[in-house]
Amino acid sequence: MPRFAANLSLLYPDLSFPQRIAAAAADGFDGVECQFPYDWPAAELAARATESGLPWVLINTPAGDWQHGERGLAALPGREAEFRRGVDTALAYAHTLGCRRLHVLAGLQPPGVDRSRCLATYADNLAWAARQAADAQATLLIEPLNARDVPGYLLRTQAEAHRWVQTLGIPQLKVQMDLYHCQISEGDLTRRLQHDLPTGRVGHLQIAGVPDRHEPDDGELNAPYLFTLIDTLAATAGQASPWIGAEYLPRRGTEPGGTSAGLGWLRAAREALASRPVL
Ligand SMILES: O=C(O)C(=O)[C@H](O)CO
Ligand SMILES: [Mg+2]
Repeated sequence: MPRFAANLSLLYPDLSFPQRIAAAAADGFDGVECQFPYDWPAAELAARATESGLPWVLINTPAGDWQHGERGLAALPGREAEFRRGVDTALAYAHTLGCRRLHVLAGLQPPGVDRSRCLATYADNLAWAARQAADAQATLLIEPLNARDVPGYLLRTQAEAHRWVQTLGIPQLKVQMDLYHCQISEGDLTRRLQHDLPTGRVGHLQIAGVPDRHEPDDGELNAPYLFTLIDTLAATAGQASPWIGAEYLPRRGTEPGGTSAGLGWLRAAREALASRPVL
């Protein structure tokens, strides 16, 4: 059965970041993930998760100057030293948190720089970072992002991401398949999941409603159907229960209790999964 992780960078915006861990536990999530934990001491975040009984499932490596629009460094020529320092920082956090998945963002193609130069940098940096992750018994993930939200991002489709994983051939490098981005960029989610999940190259999944990136309970995605499909595909392939990160902007925003009030989709998912036929 899939396990659900609360993405604490987006959920529970009415609470301080460390308080969000206990809120996720109280709401029945199985784990926590986030985009950037670096404003808080790793030891505190680890202690809060232990108190709440939830594992840390995923963090991103530092992604450059986020406030000024940067979206990762892995494919940016000339930023290699900063990228590698960021991976070291992320690995230190991951070690303290007991977290085994690191998402590394590629970045936006800089004006005046050839795409081919960016991709050569990406190849070198990914290979280096995946080896560091392997030494730390962690998995490095790459995630295609949609062009509406992140114009100019250097990794766009699932097929491209899978080609990187195959080309670099490092078992600790995998794809982070965010169904929200995939639906916007490519659609055809059933066929993509049927094609990609059995390969074993998908190391993490995420979801949000489409088109507005709110709770996955209306709009274009049929979440209970997708969860059951993922569950069936993973079980048929003999894979461990996949993690699915809930990475969305709660519809009720910062209204106190707004995230918890929007979790009907999680209860519905558990019911749909519990009632599906055992394979
Ligand atoms: O935007 C997403 O979907 C992500 O997962 C990244 O971590 C942040 O851009
Ligand atoms: Mg995502």
